[in-house]
Formats: sequence, C-alpha cells, structure tokens
Amino acid sequence: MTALEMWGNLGSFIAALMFAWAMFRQYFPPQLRMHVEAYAQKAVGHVYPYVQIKFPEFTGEWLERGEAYTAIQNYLTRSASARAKRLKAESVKDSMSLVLSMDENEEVIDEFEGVKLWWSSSLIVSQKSPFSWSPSSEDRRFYRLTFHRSHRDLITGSYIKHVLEKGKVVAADNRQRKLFTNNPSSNWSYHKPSKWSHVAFKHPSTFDTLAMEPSKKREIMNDLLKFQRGKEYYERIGKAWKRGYLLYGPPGTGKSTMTAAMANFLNYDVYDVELTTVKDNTELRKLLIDTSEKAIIVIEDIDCSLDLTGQRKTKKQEKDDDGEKADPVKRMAKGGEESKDSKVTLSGLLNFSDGLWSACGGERIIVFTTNFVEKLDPALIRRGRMDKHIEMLYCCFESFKVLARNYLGIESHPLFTSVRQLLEGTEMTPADVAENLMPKSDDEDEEACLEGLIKALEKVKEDARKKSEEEKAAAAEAEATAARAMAQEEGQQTSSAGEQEKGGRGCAEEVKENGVL
Ligand SMILES: Nc1ncnc2c1ncn2[C@@H]1O[C@H](COP(=O)(O)OP(=O)(O)OP(=O)(O)O)[C@@H](O)[C@H]1O
Ligand SMILES: [Mg+2]
Repeated sequence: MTALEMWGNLGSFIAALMFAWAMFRQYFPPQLRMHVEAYAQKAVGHVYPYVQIKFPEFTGEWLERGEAYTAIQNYLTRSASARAKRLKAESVKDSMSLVLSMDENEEVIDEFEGVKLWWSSSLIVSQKSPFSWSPSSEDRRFYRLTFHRSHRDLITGSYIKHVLEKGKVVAADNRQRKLFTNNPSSNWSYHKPSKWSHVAFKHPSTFDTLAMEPSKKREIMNDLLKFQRGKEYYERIGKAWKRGYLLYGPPGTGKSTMTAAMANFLNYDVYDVELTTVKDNTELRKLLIDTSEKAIIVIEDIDCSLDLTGQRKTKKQEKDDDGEKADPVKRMAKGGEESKDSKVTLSGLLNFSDGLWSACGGERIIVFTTNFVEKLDPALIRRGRMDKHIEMLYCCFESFKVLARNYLGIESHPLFTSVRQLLEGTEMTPADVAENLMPKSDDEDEEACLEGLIKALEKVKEDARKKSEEEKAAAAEAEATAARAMAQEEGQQTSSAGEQEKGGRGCAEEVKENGVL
C-alpha cells in the first residue's frame, strides 16, 4: 500500500467516524445520549492513560480573566515562540514590544523533572455567531494540559505551582511600569474613583549610572535583592514583607535618582505621595490601601511636607484637636481662619508606615527622603519603620568616575589626577559635577569639560577656604567680644560689690549708730 493510499483510507475512516457521531447526536434522545457518552468516557478512561486539565480564559460569575490562564499564557511564551507554528502577537509596554503566544489549536511540549507534558490552546466559538468574523465575547478560550496519569501528584503538586510562578515573573518583566501620583482629594469622584493618577514610568536611572562609592552601592543592591527574594524568609519569621529606606543628604546628592534606580532594579511601580495635598490621616490610609504589590512608595522631603518635629500627640490631644477643627467657635478662638494645610499628623504618618505592613499584602518598599535627618522625629525613622538609613554624600572620586563614564564616555584621562586631588576635602554634589561635565557647546570636548570641572572645583575650594577664614575671624571676634563683655561685667560686679560693701558698712554703721542712739 502506498503512502497516498494509506492517507486516503485514514481519511475515509475519520469521515465515517464523524458521520456516525453526527447521526448519533442527531437521532439519539438527549438522555440516552448522555448515558452512552458517560459510559464511553469511562471505557476510554480505562484504556487511555492520560489526564487532562482545562484552564479557561474567563472564570467566575462575572467572567473575570482567569489569573491562571494569563500566567500560563506568559509561561508558554518562550516555548511557544520557539516551537509553535502559528503564533499570536500582543503589544505590551505601551506598544514598545511584542509578546508572542501560541495561536488556537496549537500544541507545545514542555518538560518538568524529566516528565513530558503537552499544552494545547483551544477556542470554542460561540453558537450564536458561527459566521461572524469579529470575536464574540461568548467565545471561550482555554488551555489544556495533558500528562500521563502516573505523574498526577508531581503535576498537580509542583508543576502547576511552578508554571504560575514563572508566568507571573514573565508578566512582571513584560508589563509597563507606572509612576503614580496622588490626586488631590477634591478630584475623587464617582466617575474618577481612583485616588492615584499614573503615567508610564520611564526614568533612565540605574545603579550602573548612579554615582556612589561602589561598595556602598553593592551593599544596597544586595539588600534589595535579599528583600525581593525573601518571601519565604519573611513568612517564616512572621514579619510582613516590606522594607523601609531613609535616604538623607544635601540637595543634589542623588536621593531621587537613587529611588528611581531602586524601582528600575526591582522592576517595581512607584507611588509618589505628595503629603501636602492629603487632607487628613484617613485619606492617607485610603491612599495606602489603594496601592499595588511590587511597589515603592516614596515620600520626598519628609521634613518639608509636614511639621514632624513635634512630639507625637496622645489620643486625647488628637481628639481635642479634631474637636477644635470641627467646632467653628473653638477654631475662631484659636486664631480665626481655617487652615488650608494638610492635617496629616506624625501619628498618621506612623500609622501609614506601620499600616503598610499590616493592611496590605507584601512586597512593598517605602522610601523617605530628607535633607535634614536631624529634624525628624526618632519615632519616624527607628529601625522597623525605616530599616536602612542611607546617607547620600558629596561627590567622591569613585562617584566622579561613574559620572565621567555616563557623561563623557571615558574611563580615564590625564586630568583625572587633578580632579581626584581637588575632590578630596571639597564639597561638590554629584548634581554639580554632572552639570560641569555636560558639554556646553558642540565643540567642547572631554578635555574642555574636565578643565571646566577643575575650575569649578578650585572655585568651590577657594570659596570654602574664604568662608572658613571668615568664620574663624567671626568666631575669634565673637570670642573677643564675649571676653570683653565678661571683663566688663566682672569690673561692674567688682565695683558694685565695693559699693555694696560700702553701703553695707554704712547700714551697719547706721545700725550701730542707731544702737548707740
Ligand atoms: N549620585 C548621583 N548619581 C548620578 N546622578 C546624580 C547623582 N546625584 C545627583 N545626580 C544628578 O543630579 C540631578 C539631581 O539629583 P537628585 O534630584 O537625585 O538629587 P536629590 O538628592 O534628590 O536632591 P533634593 O534633595 O533637592 O531632592 C539628577 O537629575 C542627576 O542627573
Ligand atoms: Mg529629590
């Protein structure tokens, strides 16, 4: 028999089977058909050694997109793009890249701990619109997983968990991350229920481009990685999966840049909380609850946002304050007009940072930045709330080298030696160094930029020297004035003591005289 004849016979056999099946469906009464089908399935089950699991696209009463379906779709991306013959492409990251998944009725093979499995994707077209070209909302897509029944425990126990976890990781890598900012409370309405507005987060800062001492940078990166991989660890020790970072240092040392680098490193969204537009503590809590996992919540310039220098109020004091706010008479008595300022208090902020851990699921980082760490209440930055304190420093030579690589594309230059000497003991922020390294015109080359930086550093050094001399002179002057004042005071005391003595004696004499009298 030739191959062609064999295919011909097989085709006839399948056609006959399909015809028999159609007759069976048409002429058998439904109840009888159900019984026959059930017995047929049982009979097949005895000889057919494979198990199948179906993962539908939409689940639940409201037909939400099943998390498992999406995770499987993402998990199968790699094997589908390598092996499937027909693929579907979807754009992600604001149309910046494509994700490929297998098209309907395709099959790919996967392997897990030496066990072979088959994934197929299927589509059941809705009965209502069999000839419609446009997809119907009632069309049902699903993935079907087939495996040998001897591996049932392995597949249902570990493999499916592995697929879902890997799928979520792929989804996180593919998603467009967002930068959220809180809407002023007046913007919350029925039509715009979200407390946050967002744009795509595209900050270019990375740890590679961040100017910082390499060992410190590595330490922070390791800390972040440990946190990100620490799900089980946090569960085991019974601590919420969160970490607080306090970034402090002078303006322009890279606190905001570091926050962006952290978000890019961890692949997290960023929630930038503008505290001054938050009406009160309750609103702050609502904002917190509305954040997602895998997020960095940032409160910049925490010392400027609120008056956090005061002591924490007791519950009673807060109640009294609330009473005053509510009572117009008390408010007027306090000083007239109602304040338009935020009424978020230190306690509110503490509850916010603590609530972060208790009210929400895991994987959140909170970052506070400040120029004046000494101004902050110790309660706000104690370990447990702010677990890691990072001081952002003036530019050192190692930081300069990173900036030179970023801005000029050079690793070394004869002028580096002068820069190194000048940077020692000079306080110039990375922001100022970066500004000096930026070519001001097309014909300014790297040498000109470095010379410009050297001049700027010399000026800063000279200004610092003059300032220190002026300060020394002022201190000496103040000391001299104080000494003069003390001497004068001592002189006055001596003379007044003399007079007192005289006066005293006078009195005594008087008494005496009086006595005599
Ligand atoms: N450590 C750094 N590494 C790389 N670039 C830096 C660094 N520090 C500052 N810069 C550059 O200077 C600019 C200002 O820095 P940034 O806004 O991060 O400072 P900051 O510490 O947040 O200042 P502020 O206290 O005023 O908020 C950045 O846009 C960046 O280009
Ligand atoms: Mg900043």
